[in-house]
Amino acid sequence: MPMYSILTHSISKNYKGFQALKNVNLAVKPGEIYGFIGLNGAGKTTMMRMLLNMIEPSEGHALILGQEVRQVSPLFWNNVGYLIETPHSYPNLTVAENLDLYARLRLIPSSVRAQRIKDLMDQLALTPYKNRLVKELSLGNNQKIGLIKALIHRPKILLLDEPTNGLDPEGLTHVRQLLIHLAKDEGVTILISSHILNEMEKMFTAIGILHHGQLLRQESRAEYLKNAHHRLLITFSSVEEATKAKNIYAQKHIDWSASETVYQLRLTALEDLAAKQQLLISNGILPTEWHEEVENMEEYFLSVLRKAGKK
Ligand SMILES: Nc1ncnc2c1ncn2[C@@H]1O[C@H](COP(=O)(O)OP(=O)(O)OP(=O)(O)O)[C@@H](O)[C@H]1O
Repeated sequence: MPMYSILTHSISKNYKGFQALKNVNLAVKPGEIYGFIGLNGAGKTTMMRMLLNMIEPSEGHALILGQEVRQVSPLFWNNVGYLIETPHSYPNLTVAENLDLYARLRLIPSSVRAQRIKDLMDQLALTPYKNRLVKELSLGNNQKIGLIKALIHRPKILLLDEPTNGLDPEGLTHVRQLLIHLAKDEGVTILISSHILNEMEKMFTAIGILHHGQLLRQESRAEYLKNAHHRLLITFSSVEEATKAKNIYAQKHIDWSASETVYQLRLTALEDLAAKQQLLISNGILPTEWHEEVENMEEYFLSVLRKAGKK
């Protein structure tokens, strides 16, 4: 088994003089949930299309499961499932008819077809809609059909471009649980793009940040947690205690910010933390709680873009 399930070497893509991707080196390990994030127009869909050999790179090349995507046989694509943009279904057929048809096209044996469709519909809470015409479905339920189509043949690699579009909180949870199960228990490699970063944060094992066609960051969850900004949230028992603490920190030129409630302070630089804690204690201030926070993915993403903008 190759070390990387998805690997690209200096991929660039030009659209009539516009460079949509610039020397992108993606490296996605087996069983990873790789969050591929970037602003609108960053190049995420372009990259996924290239991985699926739907479009050609201007330069560079891509490998899936160690094989050049431009040279694989049609059968190879049974290893891959994808959901890119709005999925197409037959509007005048029911959900169950659409899925059955699709499973037949994927040559899934009749002995397992019905059970597999049922399991996936149950996992995504689509079963109550199985006899509804697709043209009557909501965006979220259409998206679930798209996901089932991507999964029905049990691929080793999943490429999902904004699969959570239009899903309600329950749908988001079902999709997340399913993807985590596939990656963790079945070893499926998942490349997923989404603008819902708090959702991504709950499942990613690695991230790639794409900006104007360039991969600014590519890191594991552990590296992300190390690189993300850490803060200390200090909670006091009264406004007076909090005000005293503010003054003490201000005199010592220690950065702080008041939080949502007047009882809390945030310290941004965590160096020399013990000394900062001792400073309050020696002044008779005993906070009720010291709590370390890590900036969330949205804050992290925006700070990476800001840093890139300053270069
Ligand atoms: N066929 C095309 N011809 C010309 N330009 C294109 C074509 N396809 C995409 N682009 C441009 O390439 C850039 C990258 O587009 P892409 O759809 O890959 O971005 P994205 O990161 O998926 O964005 P979003 O988050 O909005 O889906 C955009 O500026 C887009 O306008």
